Amino acid sequence: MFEEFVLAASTADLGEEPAARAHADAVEFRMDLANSPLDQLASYDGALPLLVTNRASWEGGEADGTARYDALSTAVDHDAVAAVDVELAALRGTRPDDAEESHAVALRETAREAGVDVVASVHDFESTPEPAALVDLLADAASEGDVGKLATTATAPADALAMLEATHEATAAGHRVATMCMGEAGRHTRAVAPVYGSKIGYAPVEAADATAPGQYSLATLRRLVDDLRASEAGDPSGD
Ligand SMILES: O=C1C[C@@](O)(C(=O)O)C[C@@H](O)[C@@H]1O
Repeated sequence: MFEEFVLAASTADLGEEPAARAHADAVEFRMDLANSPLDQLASYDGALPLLVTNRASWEGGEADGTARYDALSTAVDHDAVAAVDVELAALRGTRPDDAEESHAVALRETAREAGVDVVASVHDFESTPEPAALVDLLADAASEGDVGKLATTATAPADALAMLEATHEATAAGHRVATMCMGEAGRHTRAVAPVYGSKIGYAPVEAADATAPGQYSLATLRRLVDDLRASEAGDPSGD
């Protein structure tokens, strides 16, 4: 699914899919933020493929305990689900709770059997490490999933630059990655990182429903990404 850039409408309400369709390539369904997520999935009949995320509370989400893996395993069996997000720390067993690793690895196996891509993700809600550390994280994440995703917090322009540099390096080294900086100082990376190889963008249908700090609205990110990638491909008018 991620050979080309995918713009995902990030939402806790699958009822938003018709509104997302004009601009998005996929829907990121934030199961941890949703009411009755499995019921929503069971009745989903939208056109856009789904990336399912059930973000752990220890990684900035609202899902507690390992029951979140059961919900994700049920979700990946759904025909509309094309990808599942699994935290790198869980896959690598670096969480204090050992049970995370076995659940995460089993979920990856279930996903692969179902032909569902795995996005191995890393989030840093405080800062942005140096470019070399970012490249290492991206290489680790890309080796654990079909895409390695890294979202860090930028508090200064140098942080955004570090993320763009790492995106370029990791992509040049052959890793499939998705990158972005959270926070105002990193906002533009959401539009620019795809120029350097980032394969996923996330945006809410309505700016007020952002699932992370600094997100553009879906229509805005679509326009920015398309304009920048068109000019990169040699069409400066963006038309
Ligand atoms: O991991 C990500 C990226 C994200 O945190 C962002 O910064 O856009 C938004 C989340 O919904 C998604 O799961």
